[in-house]
Amino acid sequence: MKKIADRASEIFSLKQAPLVHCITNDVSIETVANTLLYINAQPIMTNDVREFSELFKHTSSLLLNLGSLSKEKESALLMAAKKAKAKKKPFVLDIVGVTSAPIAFYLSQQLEKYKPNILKGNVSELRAFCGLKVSGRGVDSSEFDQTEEGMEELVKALKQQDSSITYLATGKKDLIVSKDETWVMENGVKKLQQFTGSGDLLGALIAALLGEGFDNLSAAIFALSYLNICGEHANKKLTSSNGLADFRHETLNQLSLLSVTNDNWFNQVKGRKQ
Ligand SMILES: Nc1ncnc2c1ncn2[C@@H]1O[C@H](COP(=O)(O)OP(=O)(O)OP(=O)(O)O)[C@@H](O)[C@H]1O
Ligand SMILES: Cc1ncsc1CCO
Ligand SMILES: [Mg+2]
Repeated sequence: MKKIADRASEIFSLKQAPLVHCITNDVSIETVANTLLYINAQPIMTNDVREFSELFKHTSSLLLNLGSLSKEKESALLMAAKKAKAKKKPFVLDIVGVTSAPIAFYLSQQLEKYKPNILKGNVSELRAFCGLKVSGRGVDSSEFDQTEEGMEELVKALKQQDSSITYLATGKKDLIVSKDETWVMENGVKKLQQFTGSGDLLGALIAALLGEGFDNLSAAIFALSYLNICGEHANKKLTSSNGLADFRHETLNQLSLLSVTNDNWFNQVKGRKQ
């Protein structure tokens, strides 16, 4: 952890301004694009497959997010994953909605075959993905899926998945399961779950770090911890007159501020390797 901490102060803002091609949901698309700009990455949000060949010449990494799916988006996601694998571009797959949407669920299984670097979702989505019993509905996770036994069951199930992929399940505690290592991370505040798109923008942060050249596990740990510590700092700044919209705004502000005002932010990480 010490070696990682020494490097952490230098990560944000990104040095190489990676170009991140995002195919993402219509709900949080603007927040996702701005998140990338705030950390000195470059977003491009396009679903038009006619542009992909030209675009791929410059793309550093991709975010493929299954939220607000359509037939057209489904084709674009499949094409992008296929091209990413062929051209060896790193990508994040965010399996938004698989808890409740059978078409998204089937698509997530197809896209996994193209070997995303990171396959992420909230705890309920990852449980559904692994075929475990799920209480979550829609795009949000349920606390009933996050009991100690439930989390242990999920770790076991994730270890049975594709060992070339790093899996991230977000919630009160976050699980990161890769071939050799399992991490349980504990930063963040509940309010992060109470604005839409916090998971979507986390996917973009991870994709940006992959585009910058970080390995899968480091990209997942750095991005997750950075966002969650941004949330913690935002929460501390609120008074009783501030609502959730203020919290969201301040969390987004912190994305460009935290690494400047707290070059030791990584010392605030709470997490352990299992
Ligand atoms: N109860 C909680 N306590 C602390 N941190 C949390 C909590 N719930 C979520 N988080 C953090 O918020 C971020 C988003 O996780 P969440 O599970 O809410 O994603 P999501 O459901 O995919 O979000 P969305 O679909 O709205 O984009 C993660 O960094 C996670 O660690
Ligand atoms: C609310 C919602 N519906 C589809 S995508 C999305 C944003 C959370 O990922
Ligand atoms: Mg999500």
